[in-house]
Amino acid sequence: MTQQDTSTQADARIQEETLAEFRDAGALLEGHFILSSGRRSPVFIQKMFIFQDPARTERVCKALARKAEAAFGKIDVVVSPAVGGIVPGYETARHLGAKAIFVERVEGQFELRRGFEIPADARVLMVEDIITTGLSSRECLAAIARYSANVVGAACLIDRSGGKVDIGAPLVSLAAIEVPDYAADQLPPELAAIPAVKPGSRGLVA
Ligand SMILES: O=P(O)(O)OC[C@H]1O[C@H](OP(=O)(O)OP(=O)(O)O)[C@H](O)[C@@H]1O
Ligand SMILES: O=C(O)c1cc(=O)[nH]c(=O)[nH]1
Ligand SMILES: [Mg+2]
Repeated sequence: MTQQDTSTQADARIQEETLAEFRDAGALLEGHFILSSGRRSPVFIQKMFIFQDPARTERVCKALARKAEAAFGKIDVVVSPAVGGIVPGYETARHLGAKAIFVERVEGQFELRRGFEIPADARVLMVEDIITTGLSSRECLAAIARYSANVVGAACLIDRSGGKVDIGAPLVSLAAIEVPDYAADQLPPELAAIPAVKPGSRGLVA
C-alpha cells in the first residue's frame, strides 16, 4: 500500500467521523433553506448544533487543526468570518497554538474590528465552518488581503461543493460532499411547495 493510499483512507475515515458528528448532533436539517449566497437548498447543515456542545466542537476542530497543520505547516493566526466561523476558528486555533481573530460585517463588508491586528510576518489560516459557493470565504480573504497578511491556506469543516469550489487559496476540509442547491427562480416543484427559511446572518437587520 502506498503512502497516498494510506492518506486517502485516513481522509475517508475523517470524513465519515465528521459526518457522524453532524448526524448525531441533529445538524443535518431537511426543508427549504435560503443560503448565504441566496441559493436555495433542501438541506441545511446547522453547525451551531455542533458548536453548542463543547466536547463535540473540540473533537471536530482538533481534527481540522491536525489536517491544516499537515497541509500548511505552522500557523500563527487564524482569521474567521463571523458569525459561523468564530467558534470553529477559536477552537481550531487552540489546537494549533495560534491566535484566533475574526472579521465581521460592517454595512455588509467584512472588516477586522475590536483592535484586532495581523502581524506582517504572521502565517495566517482562514477557518470557515461550512463552504457552499465559497462567496463568504472569498470575501473574508479579500478583507484579510487589505492588511497585506500572509495567508498560507484555508480550512473548513464541511465543503458542500464536494471539493469543486475555488476560494482563491488552498483549502482543506474534514468532509467534502455534494449537496444540491438551486437558483431561486429554478426551484424543483417539491422544494417550491415548502415555505423557505433563512438560518444564517448575512443581510440580517436588527
Ligand atoms: O460558501 P458560501 O456560499 O458563502 O456559504 C457558506 C457561508 O454561509 C454561512 O454563513 P452565513 O452568511 O449564512 O451566516 P452565519 O455565518 O451567521 O451562519 C456559513 O457560515 C458560511 O460563512
Ligand atoms: O450556504 C450556506 O449559507 C450554508 C449552508 C449550510 O449547510 N450551512 C450553513 O451554515 N450555511
Ligand atoms: Mg458564515
